[in-house]
Amino acid sequence: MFQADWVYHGKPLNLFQTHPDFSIFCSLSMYGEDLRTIQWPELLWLKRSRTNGSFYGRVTDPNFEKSIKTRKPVDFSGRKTCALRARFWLRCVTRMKQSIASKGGAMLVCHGKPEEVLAKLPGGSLVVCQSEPVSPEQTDVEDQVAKALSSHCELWRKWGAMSLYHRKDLPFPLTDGPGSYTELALTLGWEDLWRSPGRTADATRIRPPVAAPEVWPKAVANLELPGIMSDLVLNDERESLKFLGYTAEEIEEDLQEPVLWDLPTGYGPAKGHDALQWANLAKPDGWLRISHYMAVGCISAREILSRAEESVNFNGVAHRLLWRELHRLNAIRWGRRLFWLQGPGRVERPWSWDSAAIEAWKAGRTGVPYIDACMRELKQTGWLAYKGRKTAGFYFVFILGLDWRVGAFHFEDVLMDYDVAMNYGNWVVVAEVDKSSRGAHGFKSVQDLAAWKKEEFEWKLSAEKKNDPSGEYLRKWLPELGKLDAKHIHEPWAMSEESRKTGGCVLGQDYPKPLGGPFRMREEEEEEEERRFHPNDNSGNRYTYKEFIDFAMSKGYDANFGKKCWEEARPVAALQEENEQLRQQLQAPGTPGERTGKGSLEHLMDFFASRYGSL
Ligand SMILES: Cc1cc2nc3c(=O)[nH]c(=O)nc-3n(C[C@H](O)[C@H](O)[C@H](O)COP(=O)(O)OP(=O)(O)OC[C@H]3O[C@@H](n4cnc5c(N)ncnc54)[C@H](O)[C@@H]3O)c2cc1C
Repeated sequence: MFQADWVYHGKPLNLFQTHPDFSIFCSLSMYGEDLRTIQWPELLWLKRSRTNGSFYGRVTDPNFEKSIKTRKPVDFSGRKTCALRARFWLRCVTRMKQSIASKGGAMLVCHGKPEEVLAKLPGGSLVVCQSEPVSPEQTDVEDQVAKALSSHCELWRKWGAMSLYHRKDLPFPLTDGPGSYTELALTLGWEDLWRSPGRTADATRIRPPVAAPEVWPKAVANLELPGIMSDLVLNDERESLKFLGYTAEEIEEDLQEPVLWDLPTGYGPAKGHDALQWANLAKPDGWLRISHYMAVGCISAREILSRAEESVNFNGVAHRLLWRELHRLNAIRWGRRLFWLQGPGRVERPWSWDSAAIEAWKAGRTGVPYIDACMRELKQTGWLAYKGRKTAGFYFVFILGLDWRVGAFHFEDVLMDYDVAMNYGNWVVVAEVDKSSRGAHGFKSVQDLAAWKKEEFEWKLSAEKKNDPSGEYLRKWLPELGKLDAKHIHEPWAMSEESRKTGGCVLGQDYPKPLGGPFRMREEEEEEEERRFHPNDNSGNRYTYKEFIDFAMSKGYDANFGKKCWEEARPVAALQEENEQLRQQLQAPGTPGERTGKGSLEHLMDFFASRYGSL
């Protein structure tokens, strides 16, 4: 017997194959405790492809035959996987190979189209595959494999442990689950996951992780498959990358930097180094820094949840893992719609494809220090904290007005923790195309959109200035701003010409002029303007008086219309009060079924209808 595992676009598809003479080894819902005890199986395909000319194309449907008629292919000339992430994967794979060898098994690593490699398995073989329904890119490949095996082998698709919940345990159909985080949490029996990790007695079960096997079966002797990577190649990073098709320049560029795989920003191993960052769970903010291991499949959400159970940060861990679950469920529900420019919300807006702006953003040369620091950190380390991802994405979409997918494609290339559901799921939220009711609608030009969102962006930049008053983070990634004082490093455009010269930062020469700017930083003591929400605005967003006027004008009305809307709108305090009411209603006695089932949904709809009008 042997088993196969295949990493495709950052996700493991475990292809377990057994020879008819041997019993089936089925461990699809199991993951090892961590990298050291990982129990991935014996064959692994590392597949790297480019958008252009890739075997599977962008989302396996390059001519959009399975997509809506009006959707046209766009040449984003993006790459699927940077050499840095490929190196990380290779390390995971070689570690797994060693681990399996130490337990008596063997692992073959192959590179090639899975259907072509697996087609060469001996007749009568059984292939068991951990299915990944979150992406058509992956299910299309599974279909190809099924086709290739149909004449002589059998393929079983199994659910596996990439999700926290097993599909059979879910109290709703897989493609028709709750669309919001709160509703999902309540439906699954979390009492109030925003505040506490309590679960109801009949909460949906989360299957416990299963320990890795201590002994592995012996591999089939003399198995010849296409694209096998020899140990000689696998043990040499440069050779492995070459084997996978990376160019000499890419390899040289990438191998120059020493990379600390376990730590997100390469700050170096801490004392008492904890590779998988479990020590973080004892810290107040409790960030796990574990997403890159999860994306490859080194560790499952179930394993993390169970190990975090006793920690002070259990609530935070559960909260984040449920966000991950929501993104996975959304991706399954939305299918190809997740990759549409208009997003699953079918939001029509003008977009820009300004390649100079795109390249400036990718390279961290926009002239906006916080954005540039984020983008350079991302490029160099493959890591960016959540807030950096959000703000860099917001700037890309709303200030530069660029097609959100181009930004998402770049993240797909460079993120160490790239994961299709998390990446595209978060991007559609950032771009406000996830739901038709989101805020950014009806703009006639990207300039109008940028003008509307500018103030919001300025608030975000100001918050970052407050978070990093000395500019330490900016100095780390932007050496050319190193001589600027703390006040100006966040906003070099606000300095006098003279000070810029002394600081060695002449805009347009030493550092770019701010694209889409300059931006006004808000000082802490600056009084926040009153914000109101309009009863007909389903997004529930709050806007200032000026924003109401701007919005009216952007829709072709005059300022009086904006003023009228402002008068109709209600202060934020009223919204907060109603939110509290909603919270209390959701927590009212009753079984979870009653609270989250049809009856209570109708009740919620009534509640929202009374607030926002008919939905
Ligand atoms: C534009 C954008 C793109 C993103 N792309 C990815 C991606 O490709 N892969 C990825 O794993 N995460 C992505 N995220 C989500 C989030 O930034 C990372 O999961 C998080 O920063 C990882 O750090 P951590 O392991 O310390 O997470 P923690 O905060 O410790 O959370 C633990 C785990 O919960 C999950 N999680 C936390 N926040 C989110 C979230 N917002 N959405 C989904 N899952 C979450 C992750 O699996 C994470 O490892 C993206 C966010 C944005 C805004």
